[in-house]
Amino acid sequence: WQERGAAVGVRRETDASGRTVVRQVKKGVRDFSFGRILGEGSYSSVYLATDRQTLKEYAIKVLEKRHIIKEKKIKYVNIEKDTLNRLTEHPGIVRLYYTFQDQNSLYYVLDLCSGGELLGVLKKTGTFDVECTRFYSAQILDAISYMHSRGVIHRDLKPENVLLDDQMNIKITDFGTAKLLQDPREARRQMERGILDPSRGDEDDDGRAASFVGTAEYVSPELLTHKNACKASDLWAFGCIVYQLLVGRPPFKAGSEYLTFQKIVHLEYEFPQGFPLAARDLVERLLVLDPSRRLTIEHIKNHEFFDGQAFGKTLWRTKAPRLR
Ligand SMILES: NC(=O)c1nn(CC2CCNCC2)c2c1CCc1cnc(N=C3C=CCC=C3)nc1-2
Repeated sequence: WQERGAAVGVRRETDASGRTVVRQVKKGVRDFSFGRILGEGSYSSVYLATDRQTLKEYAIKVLEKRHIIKEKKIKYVNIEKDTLNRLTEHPGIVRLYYTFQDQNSLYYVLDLCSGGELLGVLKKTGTFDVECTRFYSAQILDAISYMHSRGVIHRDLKPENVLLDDQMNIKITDFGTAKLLQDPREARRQMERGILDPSRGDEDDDGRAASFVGTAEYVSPELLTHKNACKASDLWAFGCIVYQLLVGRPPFKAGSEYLTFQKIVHLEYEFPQGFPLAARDLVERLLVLDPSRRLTIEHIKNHEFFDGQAFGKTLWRTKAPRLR
């Protein structure tokens, strides 16, 4: 596992003559003091941590080498790292600052999102009003747009993976199951064909096809029927999230994963009384079984539901609306 990309950090200092000197610094586990656990996955734990020198707080994801090898997850680990190294310039994506390792573990030093999960806030308020739904959906869409422009498909978008920073802006996380388009030519071919060629990310460590399926309530019908993810699969999940912010629960939920999958492939969902009409039109044009017929990101940004909503830099400078 090569410490590529963010293996070193950069520190700006002022020398005796007052000039700014940029020094490359190599961080290690001893440079941080580790605090509480923020979350645990099947082969990683995420800790709150503080840089002993700068006192800046981070989230550090610790992956146990022995477990990764035993569970044949080396590909997933490298896909997450390559993905995070690709997605470095967007306020809506958790940023990777450093990576390093010791004898037993790999370490990713990431943005801390002190606001926790968007889902946690939604559970407290029950539902979001239209203004909050529009603002947070716009931020999620802006982040998806950047991801797709860099040839990354998340494949497991859900409110649990949408975190909130100290300004209550969103940051998308957990790219361990992302799919990377190898190059823009492939990305264009994928867009034209509406499906994704088998590229990196769907074989296990022995090269056997290991088709990944996301979280039941947000998985797209094409992943369930053809085993193929495409950029439009993230927009299906986006449609589920918009619905959930306004209703308080996802559109497709049943007593078991199998029954949830049945609801998805048969498009069995309903809008409760009073569901806002513009939002309903948007969700209906996203929850479309044929991925090639779903709204594209540009069409979504121009949809009536987002009338008056800024995207791009303005969106991230706007103060988040009070959640209610
Ligand atoms: N899997 C990850 O990469 C990851 N997991 N977490 C914690 C999870 C807790 C359960 N829901 C999904 C996230 C994080 C990250 C990235 C980096 C990251 C940055 N900040 C936080 N912050 C949290 C603060 C309070 C509660 C949970 C998370 N968490 C993470």
